[in-house]
Amino acid sequence: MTRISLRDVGPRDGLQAASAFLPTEKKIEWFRLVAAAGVPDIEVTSFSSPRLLPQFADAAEVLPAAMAMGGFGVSALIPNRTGAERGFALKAPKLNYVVSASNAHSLSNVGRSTADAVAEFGEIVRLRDELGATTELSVGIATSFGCSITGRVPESDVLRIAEELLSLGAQEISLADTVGYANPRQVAGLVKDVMGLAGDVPLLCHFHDTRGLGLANAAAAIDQGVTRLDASLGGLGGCPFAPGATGNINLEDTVFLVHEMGFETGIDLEALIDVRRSVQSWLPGESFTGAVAKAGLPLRKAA
Ligand SMILES: CC(C)(COP(=O)([O-])OP(=O)([O-])OC[C@H]1O[C@@H](n2cnc3c(N)ncnc32)[C@H](O)[C@@H]1OP(=O)([O-])[O-])[C@@H](O)C(=O)NCCC(=O)NCCSC(=O)C[C@@](C)(O)CC(=O)[O-]
Repeated sequence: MTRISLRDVGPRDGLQAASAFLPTEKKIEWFRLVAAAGVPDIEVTSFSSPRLLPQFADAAEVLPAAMAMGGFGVSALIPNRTGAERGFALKAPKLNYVVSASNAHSLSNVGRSTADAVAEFGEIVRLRDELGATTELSVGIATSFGCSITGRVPESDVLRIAEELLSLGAQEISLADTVGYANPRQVAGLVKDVMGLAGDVPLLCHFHDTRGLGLANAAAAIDQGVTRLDASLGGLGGCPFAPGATGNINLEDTVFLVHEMGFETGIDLEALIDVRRSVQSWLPGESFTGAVAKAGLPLRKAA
């Protein structure tokens, strides 16, 4: 059976929008619990500016703790070269760099143009190679399906950016719907075209459920052959530098979708729903989404 690999981005995308600091030991407990439920990958932190995102002031403690736990793939977000340097110094196995297809979102998010952000990825690849580091470098193309500052983002822009990043050495491309503008037909078209460019380089999809189409978009991506998806425990998330951004597709509902479509994830959904209850109790100020946790699993009668 084909496996769809799901990554919990809650500890990064979810927490970057959270109003209170989640203590480091709780973050580590989160990893332990979701990994025990079978989640194969976790984006554990962000090497961003602690002034802008104080939630990740403990990134230098969180990443090594996650790496020492083992049993799941560890990655962290980097917004710039300084973030990459911090990740390389800690021997991060995988770093996720962000480039926004929308120039306006790029300026708001990382304080530099899309073209400069693409060029900086080339510097990061060179630095990694000079250091002899083995860190895998992935790039997420934010606002791939539209931007809440400028509106439509032409598909040709996303394809050109993907081509540039691939030629600079991206080892994974992620298409991100930062503000929930995508629809399933758009997803199918862009995924097909980016896969055509990427060849053997894997494609990941990262959807937000801002307008209720997140799971439909995930299904469309899977139908095109995507086997890597981001989702967030309890549907937490949202880029603080994109107006109107809200949570990622909910991890528990995504597991349900993937299993119902006949794929495996290696995740025990009931155990994951228990984990969600624990994490929710640590973040009383946050609103958790998700249909399966509320409705329960369907009754399975013997044939
Ligand atoms: C990009 C910066 C850092 C530029 O921030 P800046 O202030 O322009 O940086 P700077 O280069 O001018 O440096 C200013 C100071 O910050 C320090 N600095 C500089 N960089 C770092 C760093 N990485 N880590 C720690 N410190 C840093 C730097 O060393 C310096 O320190 P000083 O000399 O004053 O003491 C800032 O704008 C930033 O952190 N932005 C946050 C971006 C972000 O994390 N956004 C959310 C994630 S993206 C997202 O959510 C989308 C995604 C991925 O989920 C997919 C989707 O849905 O679309």
